[in-house]
Amino acid sequence: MEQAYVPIWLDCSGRTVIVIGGGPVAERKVSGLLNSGANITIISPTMTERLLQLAQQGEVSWIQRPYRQGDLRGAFLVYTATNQADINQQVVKEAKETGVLVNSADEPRTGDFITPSVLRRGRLAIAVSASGSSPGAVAQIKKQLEQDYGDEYSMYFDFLHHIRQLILLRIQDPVRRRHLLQKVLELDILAEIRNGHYELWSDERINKWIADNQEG
Ligand SMILES: C[C@@]1(CC(=O)O)c2cc3[nH]c(cc4nc(cc5[nH]c(cc(n2)[C@H]1CCC(=O)O)[C@@](C)(CC(=O)O)[C@@H]5CCC(=O)O)C(CC(=O)O)=C4CCC(=O)O)c(CCC(=O)O)c3CC(=O)O
Ligand SMILES: NC(=O)C1=CN([C@@H]2O[C@H](COP(=O)(O)OP(=O)(O)OC[C@H]3O[C@@H](n4cnc5c(N)ncnc54)[C@H](O)[C@@H]3O)[C@@H](O)[C@H]2O)C=CC1
Repeated sequence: MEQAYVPIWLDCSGRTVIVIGGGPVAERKVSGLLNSGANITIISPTMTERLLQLAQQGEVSWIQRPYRQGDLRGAFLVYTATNQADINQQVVKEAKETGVLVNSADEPRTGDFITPSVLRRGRLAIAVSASGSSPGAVAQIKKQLEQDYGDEYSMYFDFLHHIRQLILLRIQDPVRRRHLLQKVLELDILAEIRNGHYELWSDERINKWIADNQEG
């Protein structure tokens, strides 16, 4: 039986995330962490060009040396992606002892979590995983999804977020709330965004829409 992994969306803002190793695999893990608000620290003697750039821009901190026991202190999450199997094992061991969740790039089953392929369109994030069975196929599926879910979804979810906030603020009755939130999804805002006819709804327009759609 394959492992039934539990998908969760982690809030890493203000948390320390440590990445051991600085090769292309570490770079991919770091890419998924950017814009999360996490404090990202990379511990590795070498780094890729892109990681160096990120360090220069202050997006990540770099401790330029090999991993040492004790490095995981204070971490919320850890990724180990060195090309040394024994080092990755040591990192996993320290993480388990410290109680920090760990991802191992070369022996995923020894770690606590694996990294899905993620398609982002603003607030919308679609994560694809095959429980480790084929990372290549997972990347292919994400590529297919990129065709179906274009940049318009970013604006669409900004709209949905905004109108939902106002509905939650104005309408206390759960039945009326549910009715309105359902009605919002019947608006063809996506088509408007696609054909260039969408104009940002003001709070006044949203409030009027709420008033007009309260019944039936
Ligand atoms: C289990 C997992 C653990 C983890 O890393 O968390 C894992 C493990 C391993 N990957 C390996 C190889 C490759 N991985 C990729 C690509 C990605 N790998 C990613 C995730 C995961 N990879 C986790 C499970 C995903 C899931 O199902 O949920 C992605 C989705 C996300 C990311 O890395 O950020 C990212 C695509 C991102 C994107 O494009 O969207 C490619 C393709 C490429 O490089 O283009 C190859 C080469 C082709 C091939 O081998 O298939 C190897 C063998 C290493 C060796 O040969 O030694 C192992 C080790 C093993 O399987 O034991
Ligand atoms: N999970 C995944 O998606 C994939 C995992 N892999 C695995 O990930 C490993 C790393 O892959 P790449 O990034 O391509 O390797 P790489 O060889 O390009 O980079 C390895 C990095 O680890 C650093 N490193 C080496 N010893 C270290 C130590 N003691 N402490 C800290 N950092 C150390 C190196 O300086 C280098 O930056 C591979 O050996 C393979 O086992 C490979 C492909 C995909």
